[in-house]
Formats: sequence, structure tokens, C-alpha cells
Amino acid sequence: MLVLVINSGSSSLKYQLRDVAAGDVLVQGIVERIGFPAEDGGPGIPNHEAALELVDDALRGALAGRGIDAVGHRVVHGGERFAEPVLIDNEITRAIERLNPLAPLHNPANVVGIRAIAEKWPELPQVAVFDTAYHRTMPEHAWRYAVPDWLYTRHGIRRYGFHGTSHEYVAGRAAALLGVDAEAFDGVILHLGNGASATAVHGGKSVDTSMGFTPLEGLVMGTRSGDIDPSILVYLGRQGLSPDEIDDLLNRESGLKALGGSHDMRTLVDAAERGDAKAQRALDVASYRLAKYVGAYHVAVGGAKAIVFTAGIGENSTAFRRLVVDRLGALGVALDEDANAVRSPEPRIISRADSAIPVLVVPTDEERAIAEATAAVVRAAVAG
Ligand SMILES: Nc1ncnc2c1ncn2[C@@H]1O[C@H](COP(=O)(O)OP(=O)(O)O)[C@@H](O)[C@H]1O
Ligand SMILES: CC(=O)OP(=O)(O)O
Ligand SMILES: [Mg+2]
Repeated sequence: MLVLVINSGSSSLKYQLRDVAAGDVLVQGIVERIGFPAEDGGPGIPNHEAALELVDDALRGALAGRGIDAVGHRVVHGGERFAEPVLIDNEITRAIERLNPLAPLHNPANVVGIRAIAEKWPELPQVAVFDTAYHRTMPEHAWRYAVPDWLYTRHGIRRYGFHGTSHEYVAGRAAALLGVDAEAFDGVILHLGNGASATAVHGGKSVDTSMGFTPLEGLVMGTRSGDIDPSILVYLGRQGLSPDEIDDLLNRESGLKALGGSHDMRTLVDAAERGDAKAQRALDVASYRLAKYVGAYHVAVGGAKAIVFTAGIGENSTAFRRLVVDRLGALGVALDEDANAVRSPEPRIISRADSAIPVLVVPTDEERAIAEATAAVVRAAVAG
């Protein structure tokens, strides 16, 4: 089965055409700066429909006359309704659209992507794979906020958690690397990309995660603040900032960018190595905050059997991994410097043999997981 995987962001569209049975990627790419003028001042790509025309051109050569069988979308917020991937119809699209306010950086673009595909290829089955779905197993003591009940019953205010497709896939691969059944895996998964989250996995299931009602809670991220005292928002509101201004401040102007002058880990590590104190401070705050979550989730899972780094920073930044692991001495965790320095696309162990908990690097592959889930849903729909 040939599945086109779409991960649409507000101004970008990432795609992969995958042969699910063979596990191959036939073409992949990213269309960026959607809705902005081109860098040379030209007209650029006005909308997601125009972006899809570019994708169509790129696919044509690779398809060589074969047809796409289905499209799988990464949808960030599935609310309480979606615990599994689903076949998309108009009602499902509207349900995803109703969740837009909860993930303003992500869901609106997902809906635009779904509608643009339905318009262009009306016959093609589309499947939504939700970032929130894996976290539907969290116990109530983990998902409930200590606020009056009507916030939950009327507004759906609770912890949902995100990056679930990645956390689930990585937990499975980590279990395989350690030789334990996925259903017996207890560990802490650290997905560190532009958005970042930690998940406590017990018995292969998510039992807690650092992102909450929206993907803003938790860790220090590229441009997001993560945890702050909620009174700061009230204070800023009273100072006259609008909800949109506060949203922008915390989602787009905070995190590593605010602390260190860049949202990009590579830039920060280079600057810190040159003695830039601001960049060093950003790394210190981010690694300290992350290490605290590892300690908390070690408790949440009843004793982690693995600490797993993944996504852009987790897979590639030897310097950031060292900063985090160096703070975990109280857990008896010890890094193997040589193993940490290895660059490889394979899952691997980077802790010393005498480390109380093994530390792993496991590359994530959200697109692969989405393609496989999409194929399974379409096969079931055809059979049923
Ligand atoms: N070789 C590298 N060394 C250090 N950091 C890296 C490297 N490659 C990517 N990163 C970092 O990974 C982050 C982006 O992660 P990624 O998972 O691609 O993000 P996204 O959430 O956009 O998918 C950036 O901070 C980037 O600096
Ligand atoms: C949910 C989320 O934060 O996603 P991303 O890391 O792709 O921004
Ligand atoms: Mg990502």
C-alpha cells in the first residue's frame, strides 16, 4: 500500500510517500513559507492548495504510473474523543476543527491540509493519526488539574498530552533494544524537537506526560516557555496585554529563543562553546528543568528501566544529552562519553555498563508510524 503522509504546519507542509509493506520512503519533502512572499520577493506559495500542487509534481515521477492508496495526516489535538486513528469524513473534519482553539499552532493547519486533499483527490481515503491518542491511558490522577470541575465538564480543561505517536513508537523500539516485551516496558521518553515533551511509560502505556491541555506546558522548548506560574498570565492581563499577545509571548517568543537568543540547539551549543553566557544560561535552564521531569517520572513509573532520548535534539545533540545526564547522578545514572559521541541512525545505549538505569538514543519516525496506522485503518475499513 502506498501512503502519503502529511504533517501540515501553519506555514509548512512536510510529506512522505511510503510503501508500507516494503517500509520504504519513495519521496519526501517540505514546502515552506506557505502564505509568505518568496525570499526573492516573488509571489511565493499563497496557500496549502498551492503547496499540494508542488507535492503532486514531486510525487508524479516517483509514482511512475502507480496510484496513492491513502493519505495519513498527523493531527495534533484529538481531544477526549479520539483514542485511535480514524478514517476521515466531513463529520470527523469538523470535530477536529472544533479542537482548533486548543492547539492554535497546529490543528488549524491540519484541517486545511485535510480539506485541500479532499478537494484535490476526493476518492482517496484519508486517516487522522492523533498526537493525543497514546496518552488516553493516563490515569485520572495524572490528567486532572486541581481546579473546579466545571472547567473540565464545560471546557474540557484537563491534561491531554502530545507527541504520542512518537512516544509510543520510541517506547516500542527501546523495549526491543533492551530485549523486553513492549507491554512490560517501564521508562521515561524524552522527545526533544522544537516542541518537547517527556512521557512516563509504565507497562508500555503512557501514565503521565509533560504537555497538558495544550502543547505549551512542561519543558523549555524552542520558542515555548513550558511550565510557569499561572499567575504571571493574570498579572500580564491586568497590565493590559491581550489574550493574543500573551499567547504569542509564551508560544512564540519564549523558551530557548528568549533565554539564549536562538530557538535552535545547534546555534546555542556553538555559542556556549565560544563563551556566550546567555546561550549557556539557556542550556542550563533547559537541562535542569528536563532533569527534574526525569526524576519525577522515575517515580511515576515505579522505577524506570530506561531513559530514552529522541527527536532532533535528543538524537543529535551530544552536548545537551551530557548536560541532562550529568544532572541525574542522584539516580545512579552515568554517561559513557564515547558512546554518547557516536553519530548513528540506529537505536543505541549511551550509558556506562554500571549505570543504574540505561540511557538510550532511539531515533523516532513519526511518518513511518503514521503510514502504518493509516494502512491498518484503511485495510480494516475495506474488510469491514
Ligand atoms: N546535529 C544536530 N545537533 C544538535 N541539535 C540538532 C542537530 N540537528 C537538529 N538539531 C536540533 O533539533 C531541533 C529540531 O528538532 P526536530 O525534531 O527536527 O523539530 P520539529 O519539532 O520541528 O520536528 C532544533 O533545536 C535543532 O537545532
Ligand atoms: C505537539 C507539538 O508540540 O508538536 P511539534 O513538536 O511538532 O511542534
Ligand atoms: Mg517534531
